[in-house]
Amino acid sequence: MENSEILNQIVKKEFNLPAQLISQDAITNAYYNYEKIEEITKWISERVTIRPKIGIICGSGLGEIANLVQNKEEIQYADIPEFPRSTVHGHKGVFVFGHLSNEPVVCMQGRFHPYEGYSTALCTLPVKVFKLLGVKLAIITNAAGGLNPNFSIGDLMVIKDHFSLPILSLQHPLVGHNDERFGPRFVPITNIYDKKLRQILHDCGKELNLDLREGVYGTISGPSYETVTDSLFYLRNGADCVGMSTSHEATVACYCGIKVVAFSIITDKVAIEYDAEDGSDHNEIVKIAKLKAKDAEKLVSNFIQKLNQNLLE
Ligand SMILES: O=P(O)(O)O[C@@H]1C[C@H](O)[C@@H](CO)O1
Ligand SMILES: Nc1nc2[nH]cnc2c(=O)[nH]1
Repeated sequence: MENSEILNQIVKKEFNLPAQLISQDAITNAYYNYEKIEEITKWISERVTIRPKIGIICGSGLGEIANLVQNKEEIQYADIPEFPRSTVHGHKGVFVFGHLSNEPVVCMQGRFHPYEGYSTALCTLPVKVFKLLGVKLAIITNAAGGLNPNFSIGDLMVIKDHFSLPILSLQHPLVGHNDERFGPRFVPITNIYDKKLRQILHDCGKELNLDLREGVYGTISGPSYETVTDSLFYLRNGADCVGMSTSHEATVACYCGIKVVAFSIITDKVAIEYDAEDGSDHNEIVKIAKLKAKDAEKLVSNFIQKLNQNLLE
């Protein structure tokens, strides 16, 4: 049977309506249902010995965080049946399993972004795979443009909250029928970026002499960067930086009962004056992120060392 025919049958079964009438996120969630994600997870688990408790998502240029992993076992996304591929520079497209600070982890060297053409639900498929692998904590990282005038290029910012216009306008990864085996229909996300975990990150920052900032991550869909008016809107509404990922991943992790801690590397200053020059360039963003990757590595490994075991249960 053709793939499109299979998809139509799934949508017909779930919604009793033609697929053309149903949103992309809902179709994705119908296709990648619990059983399908179980199959993907089983395929992965059969090829690695590590049973990770921590899932790390590496942002643009931050794949080197995986360099710290010991006893590495790698799986290319491209080899996993029905798994999306990474298409963005700075995202290799590899799962790296192993031990980091003696804890079993899986690192995603590469994430999926909605602007690559993947629905938000598809971008968060790996988080549901984390859940079925037994992951209890997600460490999410990204490269972001600094809005807060007090921020400098190269700063690390602990995310205390996000403000996502795409999510608020229904580019939402949990749209569609809900499967309670993953999580509840309506998800409270007031404390999505766990306060205790943020404090541990700050403690690590102090110990490592890293001057960590804290702030709100504003999400745009991309692939164009923001206009000055977009940026001013985000800034006036409490965002300290802007990027194109993280908030949908954190939302799905929270839904699945996975604790979340996240930080951004401020890779450029976002223009907030109408006559400013355009400063955003992806190659430059990846370059800056790579320059700061060592600090990100130290922060992640020190953070895992400091975790109280009961946070992983
Ligand atoms: O994957 P992240 O969020 O780190 O990547 C950032 C946001 C866009 O994907 C890209 C823009 O240059 O970098
Ligand atoms: N200006 C800007 N800089 C970034 N650096 C990483 N992501 C972004 C983004 O979305 N906007």
